[in-house]
Amino acid sequence: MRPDTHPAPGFVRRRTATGRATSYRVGVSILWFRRDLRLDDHPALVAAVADGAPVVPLYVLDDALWPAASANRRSHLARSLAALDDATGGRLVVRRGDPREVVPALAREVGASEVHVSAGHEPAGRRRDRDVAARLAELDVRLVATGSPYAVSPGRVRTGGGTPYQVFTPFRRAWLDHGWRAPAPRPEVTWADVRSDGLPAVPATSADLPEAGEAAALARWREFLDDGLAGYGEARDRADLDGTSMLSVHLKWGEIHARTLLADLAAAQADGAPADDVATFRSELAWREFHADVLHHHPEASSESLRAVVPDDAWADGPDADAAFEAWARGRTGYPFVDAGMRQLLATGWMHNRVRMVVASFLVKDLHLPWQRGAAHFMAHLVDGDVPQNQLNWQWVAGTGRDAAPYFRVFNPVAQGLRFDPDGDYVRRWVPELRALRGKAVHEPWKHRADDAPDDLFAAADRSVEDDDPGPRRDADGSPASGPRHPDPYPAPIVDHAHERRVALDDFHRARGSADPDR
Ligand SMILES: Cc1cc2nc3c(=O)[nH]c(=O)nc-3n(C[C@H](O)[C@H](O)[C@H](O)COP(=O)(O)OP(=O)(O)OC[C@H]3O[C@@H](n4cnc5c(N)ncnc54)[C@H](O)[C@@H]3O)c2cc1C
Repeated sequence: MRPDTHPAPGFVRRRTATGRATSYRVGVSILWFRRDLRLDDHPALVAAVADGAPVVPLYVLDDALWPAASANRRSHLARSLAALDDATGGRLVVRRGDPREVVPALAREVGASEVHVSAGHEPAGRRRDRDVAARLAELDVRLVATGSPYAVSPGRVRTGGGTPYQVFTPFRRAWLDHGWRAPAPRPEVTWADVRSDGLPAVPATSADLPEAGEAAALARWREFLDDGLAGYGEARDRADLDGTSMLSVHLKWGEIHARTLLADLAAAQADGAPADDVATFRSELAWREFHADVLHHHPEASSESLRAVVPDDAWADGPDADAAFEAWARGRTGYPFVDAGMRQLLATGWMHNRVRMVVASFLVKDLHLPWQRGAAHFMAHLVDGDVPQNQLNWQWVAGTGRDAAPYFRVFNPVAQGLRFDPDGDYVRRWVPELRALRGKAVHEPWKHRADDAPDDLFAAADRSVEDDDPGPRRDADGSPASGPRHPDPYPAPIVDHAHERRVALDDFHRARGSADPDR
């Protein structure tokens, strides 16, 4: 027997005008999942069950977005939806089509009075939600937004004068002062049983992708709290170490919420985790929130530079520019740290943050290609590809963002490699042609080649690959197999960094009508 105070699922207890307690039937509500594929710390889920109503867990595979998303992101999403389906006892309702049609149709079908969501903040998501809300209103159904993918909703943190922050450091200070809610408790939910179009198939991809879903996110986070947080401040910049949390993909899909991370960080610090490391990690989360805030106020930043830094004629185009872009995208620029990063991206759908900065700087300032081209390539491969983070980090590197690295800060791809991959392990891991080179030499293979032995680097590299991989390398008579295992030898640098840096700085000063003071 249910105790008197707990109405049956689908019923809510209210007092009548005469004071008598009675149960009313409530309609089902819909929880429309988007970038919040979890059940823990989910304020919109709490709101959806508030009246004890059964909840229809809905995911809409948007016809306009699903085919356009990269295979890596579709793979992650498909696996995350499968995990969410498990977590809801197989009740996840997947419907295909335009949410503007699908959501109102489902609301009518199940007799829902409310559709709950976590607020969307990206430009396209906001437009979609406005349209869906208007159509639902025609059916007398409310679209209720509770919470967002951020600890503090974009647009909330303002200066004393009520204007948005333009610069990260004061934003972070105000964000910390603003604070955030405690994680939402996980409610008891009665999932409604409604027809689904079925989970999407997991598309094939050549990349080795991380596990998807809320349980994987929580497991990864706990592992990082135990083994990665202490020392994070030092290790996070080292490309050769596994020194970061690898949570970006889980945050992107909302498999874990930033609020949970912030609460756990505070608890870890109270338990003795180093305050500096905690502060550094919190600061990285603040960057994520800052970028979402900037995009909230400047939706155009997803495709347009927020400020011009060089004259329009500074950008390369035509066949040579296309060839340079291809070399960059395939990891064949002849700059090992850049190439390692681009190959890590192709192989895993992820790239270390330090290397993202270096390859982005290389595209914009060494190859003189617009950041949007690089950002599109990243979005096509990153499993954590996220419009505010990707576009605004690109704008940061390109010097076109609100609070960006100055344009004249040009990353030196060799010096960065030597500093953040000091023994060359990262390069050797992703650029097998260079495995024969020891230590730092991998960062300057052309120099090594000219300076001293082995004078035939590529023969040496081939031998090393043979050592690492005992696959069939010989013909039946024992002679070397025809065709090299790596058909393309490692390329010579496609540009001279020192020269291209000067060109970039000249362009920068040309735009200002000023002479380069270093000239
Ligand atoms: C050119 C470029 C493109 C990028 N594109 C994306 C993207 O599409 N999606 C994305 O999530 N991140 C992007 N980043 C930011 C950053 O590289 C990744 O968030 C980070 O590498 C993810 O690894 P992690 O989770 O192990 O990071 P950790 O070091 O463990 O950091 C913890 C969390 O803090 C946040 N964070 C860390 N660094 C940044 C940063 N620079 N900006 C914003 N948030 C940050 C992330 O949510 C990250 O998961 C980009 C950076 C650059 C320079």
